[in-house]
Amino acid sequence: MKPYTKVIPTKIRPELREWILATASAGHGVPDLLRLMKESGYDPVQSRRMVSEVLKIPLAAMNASTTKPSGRRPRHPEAPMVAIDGQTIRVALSVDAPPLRVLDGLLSAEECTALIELARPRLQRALTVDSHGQHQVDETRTSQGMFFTLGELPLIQTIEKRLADLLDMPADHGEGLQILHYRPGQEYEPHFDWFDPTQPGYAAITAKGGQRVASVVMYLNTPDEGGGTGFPALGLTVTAWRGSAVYFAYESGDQSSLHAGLPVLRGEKWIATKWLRERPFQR
Ligand SMILES: O=C(O)CCC(=O)C(=O)O
Ligand SMILES: [Fe+2]
Repeated sequence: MKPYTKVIPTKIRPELREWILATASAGHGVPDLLRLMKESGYDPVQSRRMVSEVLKIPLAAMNASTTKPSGRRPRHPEAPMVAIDGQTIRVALSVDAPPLRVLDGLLSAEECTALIELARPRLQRALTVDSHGQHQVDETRTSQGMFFTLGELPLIQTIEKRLADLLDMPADHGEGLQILHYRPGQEYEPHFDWFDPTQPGYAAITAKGGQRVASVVMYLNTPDEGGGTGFPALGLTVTAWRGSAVYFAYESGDQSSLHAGLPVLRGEKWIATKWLRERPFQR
């Protein structure tokens, strides 16, 4: 019978350690390293442990980064524009990594106003998901928010259908639309929208719908000053402009999609956020 795998420190020859470091610095990712090691006759399980140790990547994160994406991925909208249902959505800015688009005219002024008025009576202090999968009040996120359930109202269905057509992702891959309201001084500190595979709650959070694969932050009003969405790794700030949106896609562990709701300096800020999952998600 096969004994349980004991966690013993892996002995790694200095030459191999150096080779792993050099190959990784030359731009080869973990899947490449593991393939090359396999070709040189190394045991795959041992190789994973050695690469994990040398590159200081937790094993769970390595597993997530090397499993083939099993779920669906959105289609990134292409410039100059996408026409959906008589609505012309302009692609005002494109970034390659992460795939990011600024979308002008995604929502009409009337839709923005209607969303705000529907959400206003239902606002609560915004929560974040902690490492155990529990929703928590979080000091890094001082805004107030609420969720619409999937397809809750005709307006919500219209917007969900538009996003589904725009991104070629079935509407049921979306989490319910979230509305957030920021007052002056309020912000959402830099964070990733993907769930961290090394956190203990990861399995629970992703049991339904799998990993998040993209976000669409839609601006429902234009703050008087501040309140854009910042992407520190890109040196990019997207202006919060009524009816516009920023779309960005990512894989688990991606660092380039770090982003923040920048402090509102004057006026207020309303957004609607749609998070897309790799598999159908129903709440
Ligand atoms: O407020 C923003 O601009 C960003 C919001 C955000 O990052 C989110 O809802 O996940
Ligand atoms: Fe976010």
